[in-house]
Amino acid sequence: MNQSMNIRIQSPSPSLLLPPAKCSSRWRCPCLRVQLETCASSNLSKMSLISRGSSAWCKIQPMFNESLTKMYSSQIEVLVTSRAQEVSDTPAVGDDKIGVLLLNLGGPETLEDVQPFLFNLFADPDIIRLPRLFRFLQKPLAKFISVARAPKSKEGYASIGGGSPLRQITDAQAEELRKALSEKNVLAKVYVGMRYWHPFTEEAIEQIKLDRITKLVVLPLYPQFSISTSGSSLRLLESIFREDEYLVNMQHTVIPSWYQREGYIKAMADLIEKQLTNFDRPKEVMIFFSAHGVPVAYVEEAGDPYKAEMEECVDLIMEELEKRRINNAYTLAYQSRVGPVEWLKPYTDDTIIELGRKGVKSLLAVPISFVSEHIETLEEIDVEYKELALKSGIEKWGRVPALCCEPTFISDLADAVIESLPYVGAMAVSNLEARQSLVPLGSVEELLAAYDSQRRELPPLVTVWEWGWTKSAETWNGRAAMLAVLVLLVLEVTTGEGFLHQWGLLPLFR
Ligand SMILES: C=CC1=C(C)c2cc3[nH]c(cc4nc(cc5[nH]c(cc1n2)c(C)c5CCC(=O)O)C(CCC(=O)O)=C4C)c(C)c3C=C
Ligand SMILES: [Fe+2]
Repeated sequence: MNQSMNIRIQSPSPSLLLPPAKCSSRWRCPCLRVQLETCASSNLSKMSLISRGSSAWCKIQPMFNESLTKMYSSQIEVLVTSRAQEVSDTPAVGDDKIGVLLLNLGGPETLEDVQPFLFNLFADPDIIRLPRLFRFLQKPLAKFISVARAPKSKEGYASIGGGSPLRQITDAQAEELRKALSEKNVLAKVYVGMRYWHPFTEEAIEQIKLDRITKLVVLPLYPQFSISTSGSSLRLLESIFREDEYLVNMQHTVIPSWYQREGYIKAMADLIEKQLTNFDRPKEVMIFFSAHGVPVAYVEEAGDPYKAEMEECVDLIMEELEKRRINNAYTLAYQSRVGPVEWLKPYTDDTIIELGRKGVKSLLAVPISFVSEHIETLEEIDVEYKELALKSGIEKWGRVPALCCEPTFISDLADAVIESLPYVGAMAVSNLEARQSLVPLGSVEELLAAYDSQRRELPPLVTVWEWGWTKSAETWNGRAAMLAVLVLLVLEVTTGEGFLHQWGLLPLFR
């Protein structure tokens, strides 16, 4: 029996793992991971058991008592095997019409698309989450920011050929995934639903309805989960599903993140291993993982698991490389910040300068939060960061390409879809009350209830005050400017007069 099957553990504490009285102990199993939590008084803080390939291993938090770890890990392994057997016996397909919905960000295809694309992005309450009182300003603010940012963004898109390659790459991935599924004897239609540009998620859903799909696997094309990416797309799906009788009754499940999958990790390690051979002294190359950032508040205030998943992902890739006797130094930093709020640190640009200062001479950049080439790999990394690195004393620069349609990767995505089929329409495996950092497999609604359920207000990011301000003053200047703009916007909207009307930016919808 292959351990990489989906493992489903629904019952709370199994008798083997009885916690002390009054303790809460809970199980969950997102896709290939089983996690056990017990309360602090039992001397166990948290234990995660991750199944990879045919073996299971334990990841233990620092507080964990070592002898107990040994005892529990062997017991869990037994338990996981027997539960895995249960699920694998569940009939998966039957006469159903299977659909796979790939969710992605979308990107402007021409320079004219840039401003409306940015408008869609900034109008998303998961990108700019305004205080309740100011929600009516979401669209005017999005218009304002998108118009202000468009010239800078257009320059970027112009330099990579006049548009984003995202649609083309995602379509190719969808087709390769369909073929891989078919080779594994699963006939499925694969749809692409973008969040901010064509083909929009709504269009994909219309097609899913026309095709009378009965079982849908929702697969965000982001390896790690973030409220701002997969979470935002799931919010949109939730609202579409809720309003439609056909969709309410259609069975579905979501694979919220898959950065821990063996196939994905191996595919990333393959790319890194190959690129290292381009350096004269491969062992001396610093492996530089660069992830798209998110504002710190997403992680610290709203409980976004993005940072935790990113760090775990990097650890898993490095472990895979170590198995191949590649023991290079490595680091993780965050790029592409927007606006005056604080984003996840360390920042990619600061880290490059620092590495140069420390005498690092060879650097291999590894984009890690996205599986297609896009503006931030083709322009930000390949042009801006390379230039910065060379200026900072780094002599040899390389970059790992995005996974795109790598066969190992696509085949693993197909396996992820197949493994999720028994869960389509089934109860979520998670304990919804649990505040867990890693996101479980489940339906859209269950997933959204499992994280960020309170939808806390987050500091809005506003880009228009970026010019030339010092970093230390940036946050407070930005907040003050934000307040001023909000006041102006309120006056503008209530009186119908003001600078936005004069510039023709308001009213928005003529
Ligand atoms: C995991 C990936 C991504 C996260 C997390 C993410 C968060 C995030 N992004 C913005 C603002 C912008 N993102 C833009 C482009 C863009 N973002 C991602 C991925 C993630 N974003 C991708 C793949 C792309 C490129 C798409 C393409 O066209 O190739 C842009 C537009 C480009 C620009 O003007 O710089 C903006 C703006 C925020 C605010 C955010 C988290 C809150
Ligand atoms: Fe982004």
